[in-house]
This record gives sequence, structure tokens and C-alpha cells, in this order.
Amino acid sequence: MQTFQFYNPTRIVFGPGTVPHLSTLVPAEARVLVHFGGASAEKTGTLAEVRAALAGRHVEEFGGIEPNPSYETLIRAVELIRRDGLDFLLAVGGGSVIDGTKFVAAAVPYVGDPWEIMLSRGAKVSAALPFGTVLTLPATGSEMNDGAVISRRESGDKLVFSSPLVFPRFSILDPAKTVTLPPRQVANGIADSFVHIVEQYLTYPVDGRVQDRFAEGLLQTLIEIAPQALAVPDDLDTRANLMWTATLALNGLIGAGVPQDWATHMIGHELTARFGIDHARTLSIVLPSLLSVQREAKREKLLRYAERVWHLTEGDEDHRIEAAIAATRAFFEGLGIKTRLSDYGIERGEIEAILAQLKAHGMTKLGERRAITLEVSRAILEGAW
Ligand SMILES: NC(=O)c1ccc[n+]([C@@H]2O[C@H](COP(=O)([O-])OP(=O)(O)OC[C@H]3O[C@@H](n4cnc5c(N)ncnc54)[C@H](O)[C@@H]3O)[C@@H](O)[C@H]2O)c1
Repeated sequence: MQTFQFYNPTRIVFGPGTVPHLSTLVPAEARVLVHFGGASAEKTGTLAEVRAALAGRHVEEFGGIEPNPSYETLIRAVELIRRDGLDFLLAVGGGSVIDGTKFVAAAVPYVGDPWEIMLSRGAKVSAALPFGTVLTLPATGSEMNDGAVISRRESGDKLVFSSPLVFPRFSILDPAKTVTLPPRQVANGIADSFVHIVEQYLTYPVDGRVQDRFAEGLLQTLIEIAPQALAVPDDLDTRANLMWTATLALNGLIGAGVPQDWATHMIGHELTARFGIDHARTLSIVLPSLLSVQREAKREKLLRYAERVWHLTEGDEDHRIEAAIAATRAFFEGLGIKTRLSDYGIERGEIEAILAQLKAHGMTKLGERRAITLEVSRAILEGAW
């Protein structure tokens, strides 16, 4: 196992009916800005519950944080907070609203151009406003981690930053808040969580037995609950399992002490930035091809994945690896997610432009061994077409 530090200060308040806990979780004297996305938070009644829990406080609201939150929108929240002297943020929504809130939290006290936060990948963050979250979409793990992904529309960038200063103070995880999700978002959440786990598991062995078994347990849970989570929205036990799996998939625990890949994410971000494809769908396009191209580098873990996650024990090693990659693709397709670039109407000729974006963003040595050069990314994208 590799040397590591594990730090996670986010309080999780889990279970149906937990939104009223906001009344004690948000400091009484705070001047609060509630962040939300589109119409869903209002329509589903979650905002009304939040307002009721914070009645009597100084509370302002900022809606319209879009999926793949944009710098252009978030900077308006920064201006509002500075103007009105607000000092506590509450994100109500999925990963986009929470990520956007993290950026705003860091941007408000930032001296200089806040985009530098993204360009420095968070290294320049030295202060941030405190914030909590009410999660409505199990997918990203953003509710219990210190990372965020922000897009800049004018330049077509989609960049990641992280800082220990942007862990949420608390996150309310109420599975009942997910019953209104359209099937597309449920499928996305399952696929996103799945790939988060794979990024931290399917690398090379370092005898991290605890991490491997945590990861295998989470992957098996997703495979087991996916059909029911999609078919029966108000099965709260299933939704609770999905919610907690998605959080544990990316709260730092399973990745501590083991190598991590993240190449699928970095290539996927370029697909969202260029074509607007949902985050989880980009991952489902890239991952099967990446596993295929990287089969030698990942050989030992692929064999373990085949056996422990998919129970594939028949045939020789190459056959089992092939079958595990096919099972991964079939899992995404079974969620209703197409797994090829061509399924999204993307021309083969676009691959050069995607590679140019990767180059422009410094993504020229990706993966757990930094061995995914642009040439390897080209092979992955061609295999994904
Ligand atoms: N910070 C991280 O660690 C991390 C990890 C992975 C992905 N991300 C980023 O997170 C973003 C994606 O977040 P996401 O997958 O949570 O989706 P999202 O937050 O973009 O939401 C997707 C859609 O679902 C709607 N929605 C949310 N909750 C709903 C509900 N309960 N009922 C009905 N509709 C609802 C939203 O309004 C939105 O239209 C991407 O930008 C991605 O890059 C961040």
C-alpha cells in the first residue's frame, strides 16, 4: 500500500426527512446565499423545505446554475455575495450546483482574477467561504469531496480544481429527494459513480486489500441495484444504497493509498466541453476503449476485476479480460447509455480537434503511470468511435 494521508471533514446527515436539520446545521447568525440550478429544486418542493428550515434568517437565493456550471454564471453569484456581504453558502442540487458553489466559495475572497483558481488547479486558493449542501442527485461525490469541475463557455474550457478549503461543512443526503429524477439522470449517476470507483481501482496492484475490497463492494452494489433504481423511483431503500455508494465512490476513502488513473475523466471533460455530452456519458464512451488500449498496463487488476466484480472465471486470461471489458460496456448500454462516439453523431475527423484540446490543457501524460500520451489518447478515441 502507498503512503497516504486521509482527511475528510464533511459531516453527513443521511436519511429521509433530514432537510429540517438545516436549522441547526447553518449557523444562526449567518447571512446565507442558497444556490440552485433550474426549475427542479422549486418543482420538487426541496427549496420550499429549505426555506422553511431557514425561516427567520437572512437568506438570499441564486438560481440558474446550469449543468456543467459556467464561470460566466458563477461570477455573478460572486458579485452578489460581495455586494450584499453574505457569508455562508448552501448548495441545493446535484454535482453542478455543488461544484459551482465550491468555485464561488473560493472566488469571493480571492484577490485577482478568479479564473486563476482553475488555471492553478486550486493551488492559489488560500481562503473560502463556508458552505453546506442538500444533495438531490447521487452521482459525483462532490457532496463529500474537495474537488470541482467548472466550464468557461467563451473559451470552451472544462477544468478541475481542488482544495481542502472547499470541503462542504455538511451535506444532507435524503434519498427521498431523488425520486423526481428523470431516468436519464439516474442512469448518469450510476455510470458516473461506477467510473469514479474504476478510476481508483483498475490501475496496478499495490496490495491495498482494504481499498480493493471496498471498491469491489461498491461496484457490485451498483451492478446489483441499477435495474431497481431505474425501474422503481420511490424504492427508497434502493435509492439510499445508490446515494451512499455514489458518495463513498469519491470521498477520498477508496483512493487513499492506491494509484489513481483519471484519464477517462480528463478525456471525457474534453467531450463535454466540445460537444455538450453529459459527463457520465462521456465516461461511458471513453472507459471501455481505454481499458482495451491499456490492457497490458492494467493486466493484473483487469483479471481481478473480471473475477471479483463480474465473476468471470472461464477461459484463458485474455478471454477473461475481453469478457470483463465487454461486461463493462454492456452495463452502460443496459442503463440506456450509448458507448460510442459515433452514437452521438461525432465524426471521426473530430478526433484531431479533441487531441488538440487535450494538448492545450496540458493533458499529455495521463493515467496512473502518466503513460497515456496524446498518441495513446488518439488510440483510445479511435477505439471509442
Ligand atoms: N466534484 C466532483 O468530484 C465531480 C465528480 C464528477 C463529476 N463532476 C461534475 O458534476 C457535474 C454533473 O453533476 P451531476 O451528474 O450531479 O448532474 P447535474 O448537477 O448537472 O444535474 C443534472 C440535471 O438534473 C437535474 N436535477 C438535479 N436533481 C434533481 C431532482 N432531484 N429531480 C429532478 N431533476 C434534478 C438538474 O436540474 C440538472 O438539469 C459535471 O459538471 C461533472 O463534470 C464533479
